[in-house]
Amino acid sequence: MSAVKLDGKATAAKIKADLTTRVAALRERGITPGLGTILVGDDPGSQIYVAGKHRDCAEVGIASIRVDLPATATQAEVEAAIDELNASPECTGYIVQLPLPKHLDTMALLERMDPAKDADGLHPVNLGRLVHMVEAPLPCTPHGIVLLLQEYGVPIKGAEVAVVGRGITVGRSLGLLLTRRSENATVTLCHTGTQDLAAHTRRADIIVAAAGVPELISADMVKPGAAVLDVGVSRVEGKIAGDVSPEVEEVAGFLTPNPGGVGPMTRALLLSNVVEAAERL
Ligand SMILES: Nc1nc2c(c(=O)[nH]1)N[C@@H](CN(C=O)c1ccc(C(=O)N[C@@H](CCC(=O)O)C(=O)O)cc1)CN2
Repeated sequence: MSAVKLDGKATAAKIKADLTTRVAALRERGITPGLGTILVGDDPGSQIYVAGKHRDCAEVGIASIRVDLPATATQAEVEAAIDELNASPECTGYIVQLPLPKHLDTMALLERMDPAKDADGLHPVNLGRLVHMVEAPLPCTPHGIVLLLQEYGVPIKGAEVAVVGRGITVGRSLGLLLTRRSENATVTLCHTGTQDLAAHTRRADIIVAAAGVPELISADMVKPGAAVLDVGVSRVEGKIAGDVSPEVEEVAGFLTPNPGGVGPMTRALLLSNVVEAAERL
């Protein structure tokens, strides 16, 4: 039996269609939402993702402000770019593309952002709001994962979820999101220190693989019928290799393609945060 495809591209298209209508309504009120991106360096993946984000903006009518800095940019130069976007009336929301070059202090830069313009939901104030379970812009990939599961009717309430990877953009934030009262899942957050990963994944109704290790999740690690979301992106010989091995398709009940699964949802939910911030103006 083959798993049902959790089609992120198709679901993102529906979200973007709704956003297009909302952007048109904002423009009628004289408000043009504008997404700013700060990209430091020439990481090939980051270049692709940022270009995709601006293509999506054009598609739904959001204005684009792109700030590209060299890999040698200093902390003060990135801070100056942040200060400019904080002050710019054209920019209603923005992101700092991650990861940043190692010489930069990521936390200090995220903290410098205006939390009201944080389109990624990664500012400590907004993550703190998520911890407190009060309204905040949600981190894009975790939010996209929840909406994708809901779109395909995969039960979240009461589900055992194994999240593999504790990074802030996905694993750690997803754990917070899924354990809110509205989601009510039971989450095991697995990481490189986890003793017996397979014991946790085999118990899970939902597995989210976000470790960045190609084919980490093999078929024997998946409970038959489980939903498996592949967030991992490793570039092997120019092709995307996910964290989930292809034979998982024969065991899982639901599976995201990669590409075409979680990535497009991440981008759609970024636009959604920008529109929501503009609607609050
Ligand atoms: N500031 C942020 N940085 C990063 C985030 C984030 O949410 N905020 N997440 C990841 C990367 N990411 C977003 O920037 C991202 C990853 C993948 C995609 C995507 O559309 N993928 C396509 C394939 C594109 C390709 O590589 O050819 C797909 O899955 O179909 C978009 C955004 C790290 N950084």
